[in-house]
Amino acid sequence: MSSLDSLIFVTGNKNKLAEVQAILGSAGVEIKSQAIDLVEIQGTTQEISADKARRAALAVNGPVLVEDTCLCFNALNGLPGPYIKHFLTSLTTTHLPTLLAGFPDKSAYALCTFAFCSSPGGEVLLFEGRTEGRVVEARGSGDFGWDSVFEPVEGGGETYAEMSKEKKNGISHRYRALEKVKEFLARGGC
Ligand SMILES: O=c1nc[nH]c2c1ncn2[C@H]1C[C@H](O)[C@@H](COP(=O)(O)OP(=O)(O)OP(=O)(O)O)O1
Ligand SMILES: [Mg+2]
Repeated sequence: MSSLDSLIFVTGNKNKLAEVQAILGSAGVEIKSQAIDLVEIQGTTQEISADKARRAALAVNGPVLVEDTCLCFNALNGLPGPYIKHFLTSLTTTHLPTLLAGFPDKSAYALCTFAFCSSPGGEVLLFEGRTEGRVVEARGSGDFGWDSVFEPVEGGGETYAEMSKEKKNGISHRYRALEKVKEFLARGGC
């Protein structure tokens, strides 16, 4: 594979983009962005993110990075998982914790899977990051998805929405996945 000068992070989500830019900073590779709402198949988050990367590489005709985010409830064997977006839309974030009303186990984890594809039809590489936590009644600003109902174990009792962006970006599922993306980019994308 030839060395990578730039790539496009394809997402329809402005908050994801802001966090990726803040966390990656200067990764030695120029990260541009393009807002395309890619079709998302059903399946595991690995299947979904890999498929998104293939579609994105076709759409931009070059190297791309995409990402799929899951919120997984242990009492529900990992659901809503990759379908969290639809649950949020239908239930609203405030009512999301009611899914666990009948379960004493409120533990959950946030899972982020970045997928890289070098060119249309090219091989896909995955980079995963996971942060453990629990689901709580909504606390903090509600401006990014389910941030207000997820209290990470290492958050000192704060939900993602209550903590500063710097703090979230130092412990988040996205940060952990991007550490692996960074290593890959530092090797020139090989
Ligand atoms: O750190 C996060 N903190 C709180 N909420 C989050 C986070 N990261 C994603 N989310 C939300 C956005 C969407 O409701 C769902 C993931 O769905 P997901 O398909 O991966 O994202 P999306 O459709 O918004 O953007 P994209 O165009 O990259 O697919 O969880
Ligand atoms: Mg999506």
